[in-house]
Amino acid sequence: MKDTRFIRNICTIAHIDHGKTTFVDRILELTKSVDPRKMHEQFLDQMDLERERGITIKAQPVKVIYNYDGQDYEINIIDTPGHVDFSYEVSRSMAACEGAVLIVDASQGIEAQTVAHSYLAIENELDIVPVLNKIDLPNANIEESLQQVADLLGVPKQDVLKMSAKTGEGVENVLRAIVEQVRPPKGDPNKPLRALIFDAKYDKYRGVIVYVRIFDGVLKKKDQILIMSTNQKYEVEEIGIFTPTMVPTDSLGPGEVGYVIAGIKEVSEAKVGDTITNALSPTDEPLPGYRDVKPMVYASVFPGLPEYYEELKKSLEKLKLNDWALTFEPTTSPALGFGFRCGFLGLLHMDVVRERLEREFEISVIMTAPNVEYKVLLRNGETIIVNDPAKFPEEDQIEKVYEPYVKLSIITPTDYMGNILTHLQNERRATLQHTENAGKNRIIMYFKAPLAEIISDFFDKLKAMSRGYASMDYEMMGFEESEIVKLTILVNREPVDALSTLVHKSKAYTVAKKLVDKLAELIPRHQFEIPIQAKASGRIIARADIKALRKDVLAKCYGGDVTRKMKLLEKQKEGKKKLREIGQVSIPQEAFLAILKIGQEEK
Ligand SMILES: Nc1nc2c(ncn2[C@@H]2O[C@H](COP(=O)(O)OP(=O)(O)OP(=O)(O)O)[C@@H](O)[C@H]2O)c(=O)[nH]1
Repeated sequence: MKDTRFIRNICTIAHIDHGKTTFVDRILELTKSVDPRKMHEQFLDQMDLERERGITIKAQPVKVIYNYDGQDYEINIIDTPGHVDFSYEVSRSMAACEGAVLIVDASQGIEAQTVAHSYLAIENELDIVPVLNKIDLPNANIEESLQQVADLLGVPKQDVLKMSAKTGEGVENVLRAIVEQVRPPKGDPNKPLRALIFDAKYDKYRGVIVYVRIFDGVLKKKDQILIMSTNQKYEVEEIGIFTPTMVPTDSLGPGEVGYVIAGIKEVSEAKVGDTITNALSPTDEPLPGYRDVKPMVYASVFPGLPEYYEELKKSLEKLKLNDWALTFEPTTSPALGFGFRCGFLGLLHMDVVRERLEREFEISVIMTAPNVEYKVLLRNGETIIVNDPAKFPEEDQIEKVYEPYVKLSIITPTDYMGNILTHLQNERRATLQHTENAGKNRIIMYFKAPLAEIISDFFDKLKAMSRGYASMDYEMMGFEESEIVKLTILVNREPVDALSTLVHKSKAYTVAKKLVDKLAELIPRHQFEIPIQAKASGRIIARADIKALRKDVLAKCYGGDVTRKMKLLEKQKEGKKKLREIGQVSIPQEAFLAILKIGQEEK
């Protein structure tokens, strides 16, 4: 077992794109932890999607050995995701560490997640090593950024290190600072086992691989273990460490970070934040902080064609093996048939799931507009939770509706403050709570806002309003009473449930108008006229008509060239594949996607 004095457990925290992954890459090189022939950029971002989008979705731990003045130190680094949807993983990673390297892009300065994650690190009592990255960039604003970081943490400016993760300059100083400034882990090998699950991933061949940090006790092969929140027992088949490839070991002791394979079938059996103990001599004190994460955003997913339902089901089940936050249950829609109602952590998470379905499982899907979850108090005194517009009760049954609110923090140069404030107050039903200074000409604004307004395209809007300089973060506050109405779309007088959406009363007209206009544009002409209507509170509040088709498409080619005619028929066949018949009207997939967009723009 490793002497804990020579162990350091740290996580990397930063705003998205400030350079965590690149930093870890340099450390792997510097400590010669990866065969240089195998070293490729961003070694840790393993999923294709991660590499393409340049974002980290799953936290990947790695152990390196660093020789500091003749003594070998084991440094466990947990690379954490920076995006707001995945912040729960960041806080779990922190619970597995004693220290954090805070990375700030010198050309950007501190941003919303820098602040949010720094506060989290302080709450978790981590020793923070602050580092200014990208000092090689010509537009690096070194002095100003140093000051911002110093102010944020309340430390002298000189304590903030400078590096370029790209060129490698200053990276070794950061390693030295980790050894010097981060306290070694504590823990008693003779106490009952307490290991924190900070991540888990599903492997086709091995089943679930659980990432753990040992706090007390020793974990060995063949041990009987117990996962405390589920009370499930398993036998350990293999344990090991990350180098970053997985290497088996005999035991893991206090302070160590590694993996466990124990015949666990799904990642949802080994939830992040849970405690593993020994089944024969269990601890009676689980590690603090476990909480069940609930989805924030819901949408229905239907197969592109009805016959792919089983395939969609299987693919979702496979995704779920590796994505503990994804929830789904069967649903039916009169318009789209059988599908699934899914819960996501946020829009990025939803997008990632859709892309993975299409890319890894090669199935095309129709996804309905995202919704948050509402609490509805019915006239009969019952309270129900609704996350699907199709299941929203009729207005005459409703006593009150409550919607989720978040505390939204935005950090921006003061120049854009006015616009952001006006937009949030006028368009997003938000109220300003208070503001704080965040360095020269920068400010943090705290708002109370409905989650539904924030999960929409707000992030893009914020970037556009601030030329990319403002950033945001949010956390749940609770439910508040609100006036929510259901907007039903009728195509050729038939309600299409998959197009219906829930909106705040004040926005019903604008959203309705945009929706019907857009649909009228996207649904092709038919032999008959098609009215598209939007209904709310029992009344039609917007309408657009699609004129009847005057001529048969083929009429144009009558007597003409045969191949051209064939081509046209071929094309029509192809087009048909992409259409969904509803009533007598064919609705193309783009129409559903457009709803998604408009729903987002206007909510
Ligand atoms: N010029 C310069 N570019 C850098 C430096 N460090 C990182 N980058 C670049 O900045 C971009 C983002 O770096 P990543 O390492 O992917 O950032 P990240 O913080 O891991 O991003 P997420 O995992 O998505 O949160 C990449 O294009 C890197 O090549 C640096 O020191 N100098």
